[in-house]
Amino acid sequence: MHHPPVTIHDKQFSIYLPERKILHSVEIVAARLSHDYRGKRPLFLAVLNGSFMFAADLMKEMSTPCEISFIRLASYTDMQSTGSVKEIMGLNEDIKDRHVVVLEDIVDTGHTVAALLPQLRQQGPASLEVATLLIKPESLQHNLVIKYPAMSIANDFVVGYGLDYNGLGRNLRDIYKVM
Ligand SMILES: O=P(O)(O)OC[C@H]1O[C@H](OP(=O)(O)OP(=O)(O)O)[C@H](O)[C@@H]1O
Ligand SMILES: Nc1nc2[nH]cnc2c(=O)[nH]1
Repeated sequence: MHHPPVTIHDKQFSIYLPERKILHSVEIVAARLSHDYRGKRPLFLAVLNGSFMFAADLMKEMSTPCEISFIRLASYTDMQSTGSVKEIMGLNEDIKDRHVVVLEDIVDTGHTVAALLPQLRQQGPASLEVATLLIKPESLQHNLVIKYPAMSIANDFVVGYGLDYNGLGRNLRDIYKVM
């Protein structure tokens, strides 16, 4: 299939990961999760907005009973310090003693997952792991164990399949990288 470059806002993007390759890697992660969480009724926590498409396709491939809920991180600057604090919003489930799997579209610097995991761990889940569609190993700035990465990519800015550039591009079926 031919994938011409796309223009989003001021930038041009070229095809990087076609849909069939994405869906194949999602199937593989779903098979691993289905195996590892059989009989454990895992609770997926998908981090909005970017993960919605990955979460939907992953759920369709799960062959063991599982639940899903959507959370997001509110980012605000703590006036007392220079660091930015990211608080979880929308977590209505009691995750105590649950097998929790965080779903991300991308782990880039790792700041988001590094902020999220301690807050979830505090609530006493039986286990806590991360599944991500994409990871940029060269960009990672935290010592994180990402047990279920679907694909590793170079340090390029990507859009599509849920990922946006200033709000646009999430609807693309394929993933593109900036030219
Ligand atoms: O590893 P990091 O460097 O923290 O980057 C990864 C995060 O960045 C994106 O979220 P964004 O804040 O753009 O929100 P969105 O999902 O609503 O697009 C993405 O969905 C991850 O959550
Ligand atoms: N769209 C998009 N969002 C990101 N958030 C962190 N890294 C990326 C990226 O490469 N693309």
